[in-house]
Amino acid sequence: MTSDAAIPSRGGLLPTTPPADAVLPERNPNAPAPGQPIPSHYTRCFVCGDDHDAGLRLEVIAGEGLSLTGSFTVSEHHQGAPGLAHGGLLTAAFDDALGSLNWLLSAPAVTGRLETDFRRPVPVGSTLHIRAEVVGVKGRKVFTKAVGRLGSADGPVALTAAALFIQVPIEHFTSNGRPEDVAKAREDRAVRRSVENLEVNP
Ligand SMILES: CCCCCCCCCCCC(=O)SCCNC(=O)CCNC(=O)[C@H](O)C(C)(C)COP(=O)(O)OP(=O)(O)OC[C@H]1O[C@@H](n2cnc3c(N)ncnc32)[C@H](O)[C@@H]1OP(=O)(O)O
Repeated sequence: MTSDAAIPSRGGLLPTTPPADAVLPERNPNAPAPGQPIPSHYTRCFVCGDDHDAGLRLEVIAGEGLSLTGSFTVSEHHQGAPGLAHGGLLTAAFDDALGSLNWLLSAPAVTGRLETDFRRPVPVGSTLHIRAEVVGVKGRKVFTKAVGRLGSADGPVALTAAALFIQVPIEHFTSNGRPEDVAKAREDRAVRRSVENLEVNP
């Protein structure tokens, strides 16, 4: 099912494992081209926004097909144990990196389930390089997986992750978000650019 054997398989029949009749759709023609940045969906996003003093500032680049790469550097704000990244924040980074795959399908989606395997500690100051891909789509369900490597794109594996996203109408965000933030986001040029390219009626 996967196009990249470099991302270790988790095996088993977890809800993030695509069923046999899942498909791999074409990348949406409006999606960023391979090598181009996938912009932050929201400047106030803790993971990818730049309007956040302690945020992770994940940078994401579209890959071939339904894949992408992302990277961020662990700062002193991201500690759990002394000098080590907090596991929950690393999981947040994977949530966003895997979620960014949905821009390649140009369909809004939210995380239904996210699984993270921590394989190696991630020290403050290190850069985590993430590779993520869609491994199947069935109906509104988008199955994804990712690997995070330390120091470089072929560095030692620190984490692997898999997630199930559920495609939602844009009203999921506009109806459920705190109204003043939704109103501000409507004025955010990055959000507007992203939404313009979405298939908003899954
Ligand atoms: C302005 C633009 C900005 C765009 C901004 C983009 C931001 C991206 C940010 C990163 C991503 C996030 O953190 S998103 C934030 C964290 N996630 C959330 O807040 C989601 C909260 N949950 C929900 O709102 C809801 O539960 C949904 C939408 C996920 C599902 O509700 P629903 O729409 O009623 O659908 P439902 O019928 O229940 O489920 C559809 C199918 O998915 C399956 N399914 C649903 N949830 C799960 C689950 N947890 N584990 C397994 N399977 C599940 C069901 O079994 C079903 O399968 P079958 O019967 O069809 O087989």
